[in-house]
Amino acid sequence: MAIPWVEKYRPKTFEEIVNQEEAKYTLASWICAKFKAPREFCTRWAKKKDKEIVEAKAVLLAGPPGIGKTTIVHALAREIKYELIELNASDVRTGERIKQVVGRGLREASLFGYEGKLVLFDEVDGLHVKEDLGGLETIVEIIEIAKVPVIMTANNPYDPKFRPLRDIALVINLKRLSEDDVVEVLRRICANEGAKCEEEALRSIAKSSLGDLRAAINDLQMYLSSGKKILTVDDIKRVGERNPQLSMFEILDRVYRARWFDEARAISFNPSFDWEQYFLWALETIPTVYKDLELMAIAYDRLSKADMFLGRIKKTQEWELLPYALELSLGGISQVKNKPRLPPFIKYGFPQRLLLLAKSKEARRRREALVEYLAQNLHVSKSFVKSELIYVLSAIAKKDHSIIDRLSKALGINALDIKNLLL
Ligand SMILES: Nc1ncnc2c1ncn2[C@@H]1O[C@H](COP(=O)(O)OP(=O)(O)OP(=O)(O)O)[C@@H](O)[C@H]1O
Repeated sequence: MAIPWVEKYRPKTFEEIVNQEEAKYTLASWICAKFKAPREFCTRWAKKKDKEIVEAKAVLLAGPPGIGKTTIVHALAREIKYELIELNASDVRTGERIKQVVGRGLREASLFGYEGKLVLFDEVDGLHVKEDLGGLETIVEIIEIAKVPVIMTANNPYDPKFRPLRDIALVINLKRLSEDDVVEVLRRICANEGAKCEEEALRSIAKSSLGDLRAAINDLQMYLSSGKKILTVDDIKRVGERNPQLSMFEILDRVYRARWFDEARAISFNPSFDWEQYFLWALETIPTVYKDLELMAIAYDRLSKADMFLGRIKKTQEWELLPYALELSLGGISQVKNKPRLPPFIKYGFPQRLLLLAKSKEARRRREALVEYLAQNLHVSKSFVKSELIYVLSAIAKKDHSIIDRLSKALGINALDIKNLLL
């Protein structure tokens, strides 16, 4: 597989990072004031002497996706010859784990040729503070005692829960890149790839990227895939036309009728593809398409494997597993051995599960309100009400209907609601 251009063209030096001069000056001034760094680098970049910069304990780089936050730290480490110890939100879910990784990184001797170590907590706003057993506190603790530079990045660190990080670190805001900045980088890449790219085409890519250079570079690579050496504005329009909004019926039809694995897999690139919805539809349409039990079993087996990946993603936020789930649920159910010729028209039914959820929405809402009311008034958790109390009350109510009225009076809730819930 071709190397992604976002990696191939990731700037290696401070100089190559486009239009983030202020951020580069501030970051370099902080590093040069507090840590060992090459003289030439400091002379070129460390232009600021503000107290708040030179005394900061750590740095938090903030700004929208794809504008160079991670890149600037990688380039800095290379410029000052520091070894990078990098953690992202999925590594740093628990305080314990953070301490393990950072501690091990700091204890081990640096590889030959490095002057020191630099800790990067990438995308700290990906931390779900409540569930993150101590993640945030541990980062603050590490910053307090660290003798090495600690840098964090975040798309949106302004949520009140990240206040401890903002308080302890110097926040450096990176700018959203302009359309011209993005076009400039794309033009350089075209030249380097030996491709002739129309200015208008590059502008159109830049416009839809909304300043996210990563997205723009990825789009350019897609347009110039399979060795194409010319990019015109018509190519861009054509791809837009090739990717119309599809209904779920059309998506399913394309998946089941795909002739190759890749053809089915590629449907996930359509802008209207919603994998969670698709999954529900796939679950119920397999028997409509495959009448043969053996084929049905194969398709369900693949879908169940995809479901295992999805379960794991939901639990651990390991989003890098999503491609496996998609391959199994698209290519996997489309390409079964000895697939029969499909009839020209297949009637895909609306998933019963969605219908049921829609029908029972009101009942579920009432039940939820009642559970909440019971939990609050009886000073127990909602899960206790759902998992235990309701069964006890229901068993009593089956023998003695008067409990419904008594509960209704005591709690001030309609007797019918209580009856529906318990019986
Ligand atoms: N200012 C920039 N100058 C040059 N290239 C850039 C710049 N910003 C981003 N890029 C390109 O975009 C890619 C993604 O950048 P980077 O990973 O640094 O984004 P980010 O701001 O950290 O985004 P996220 O918050 O999504 O991680 C880089 O590999 C690089 O190719």
